[in-house]
Amino acid sequence: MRIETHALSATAGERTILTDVNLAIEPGAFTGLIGPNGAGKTTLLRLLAGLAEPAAGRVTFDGRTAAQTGRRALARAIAYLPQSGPVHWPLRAEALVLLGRLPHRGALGGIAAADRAAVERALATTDAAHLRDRIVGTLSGGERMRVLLARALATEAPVLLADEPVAALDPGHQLACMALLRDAARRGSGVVAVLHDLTLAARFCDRLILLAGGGVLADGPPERVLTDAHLRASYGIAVHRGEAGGEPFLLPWHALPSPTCQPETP
Ligand SMILES: Nc1ncnc2c1ncn2[C@@H]1O[C@H](COP(=O)(O)OP(=O)(O)OP(=O)(O)O)[C@@H](O)[C@H]1O
Repeated sequence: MRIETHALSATAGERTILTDVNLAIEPGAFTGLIGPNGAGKTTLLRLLAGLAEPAAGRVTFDGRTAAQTGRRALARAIAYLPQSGPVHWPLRAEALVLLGRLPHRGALGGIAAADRAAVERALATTDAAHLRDRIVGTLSGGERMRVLLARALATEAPVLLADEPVAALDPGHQLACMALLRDAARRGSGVVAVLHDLTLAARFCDRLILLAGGGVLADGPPERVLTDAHLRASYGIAVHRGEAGGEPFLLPWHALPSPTCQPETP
């Protein structure tokens, strides 16, 4: 499925969050959505998922609006992984992952073998099979995120929109998660992930969209987006750069002084 935004604007209360955003999310690419806190990444992701209405402009799904597409068809086409937060449902992890199959089941439909198989695949892929009998509310932050990712993967939707999927994960699981999102894109899915780790974004993503100042500051391959000028203008940082095995890395090194954040004088 191709998701497009057309002159999209978003507001929260009286505030304008995003203005005139024109993007296309294509199948077969892993896109990182980056930008400073409050730039509007979650806001944009929810709009791309058809979970919120724009203040102005349109979002289309293979050329049709969310209403024309229908809620059920959208739920089958787009898996949405929300930003991690507490989960209060007294559910076992396996039952939570099974909820990812709901869009495939009729109102009175039972659990088919295909549903069980999708749940098993998702639990194995996210290294969460051993957590299946745990009550979700008792899981650690990283374990919970892997179970929630498994729920999104169990949907087997052609589009996966993930809000900070690696934020709570340890380094090993971060790398595994980024690799599985990239593999999903290689198999034809359209994958968008909100990310704060710029090295993971540079290494694994095909494309980065940098939100700052109420819109898209840069959009393209990582090397064209993660320039010193863009990082200074968006995050107010200077970075150290390097290369390992032919792949780039960058470390946020200095917060640059700004009129509201001056370094202390001795
Ligand atoms: N319901 C709301 N009422 C008021 N302001 C809101 C509301 N929802 C979001 N905002 C504001 O909109 C802006 C964008 O929020 P959003 O969650 O999209 O940012 P983000 O880029 O995902 O940030 P972060 O990196 O911190 O997760 C923020 O300044 C936030 O405070």
